[in-house]
Amino acid sequence: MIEVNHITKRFGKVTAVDDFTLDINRGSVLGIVGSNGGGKSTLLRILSGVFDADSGEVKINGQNIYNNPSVKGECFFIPDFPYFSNSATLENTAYLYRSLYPNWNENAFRQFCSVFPIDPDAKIIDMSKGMQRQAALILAISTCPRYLLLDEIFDGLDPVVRRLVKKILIDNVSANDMTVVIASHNLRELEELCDRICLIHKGKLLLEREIDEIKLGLRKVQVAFTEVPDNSFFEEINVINLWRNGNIFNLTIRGTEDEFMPKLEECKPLYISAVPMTLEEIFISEMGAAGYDAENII
Ligand SMILES: Nc1ncnc2c1ncn2[C@@H]1O[C@H](COP(=O)(O)OP(=O)(O)OP(=O)(O)O)[C@@H](O)[C@H]1O
Repeated sequence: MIEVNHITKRFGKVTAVDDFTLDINRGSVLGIVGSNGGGKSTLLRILSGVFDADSGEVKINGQNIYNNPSVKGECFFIPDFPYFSNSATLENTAYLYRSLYPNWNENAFRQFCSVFPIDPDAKIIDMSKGMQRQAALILAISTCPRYLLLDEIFDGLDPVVRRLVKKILIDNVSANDMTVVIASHNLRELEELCDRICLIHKGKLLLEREIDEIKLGLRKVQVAFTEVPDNSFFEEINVINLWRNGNIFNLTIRGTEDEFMPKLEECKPLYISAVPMTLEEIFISEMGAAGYDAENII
């Protein structure tokens, strides 16, 4: 388990992470989303022990991560721009990692080299951005980390490789109880992968929810009334966002269809349709309900 307790990190006048508290359960996949400069990369660097927080602490399995080689050995962090030396190839880096990482899995490494479309003997720095990310991920997962921290891992990956990466991550979470934390702007990828999502803005944790809880909790409803009900009706059926065009209402409703549909039907609408919301729409609604202009945050 990763316990993040009231961490704050400043760079000069900028507070990159501001009194951030969060627990990340073992064997779970947490997505971190937020605005540019929101503090995602800084948070990941603190979680992986690259940076020390100015205040607060990060504990992994009950031990402080910073300056703690035994705990750091259980984590693998892939930054948004993975670093490789001029001569590094997958093969010669694997040779190094075999002696550095006690849980190195040679079979997994060979298998990844055969399924990812990159040459294990080619210099990694000569590869494209997406190929460098693939190389970083092959090496990371072959070390069998208990905690895998990924910054914008999907950036630059083509759709086929994205699907492959998601499958490998999911397989490792279920087979090896690996914990994954991913910072990304790509809500669609996170939606398929994560158990929980947290939203960070100006260094603060604004929202943290289970994906299933988020998705089950909200519905997007379009309804055309013959006679428009008064405002108290919308409060009664738990509308958190309302956009009106004449007699047609687009509503975001908190609750299940069993709860709100009978009440809407009582108004004898001309037309009614309830559709599931994408994660992006849900976040925008939740943020709006919390008083933030989410269009500028996500
Ligand atoms: N090494 C550093 N030195 C000075 N300021 C920094 C440093 N790293 C981050 N910052 C500042 O901290 C804030 C948070 O940056 P961070 O990279 O964590 O955001 P982010 O959410 O990952 O952004 P993005 O989505 O654009 O990648 C920004 O204002 C950034 O300029």
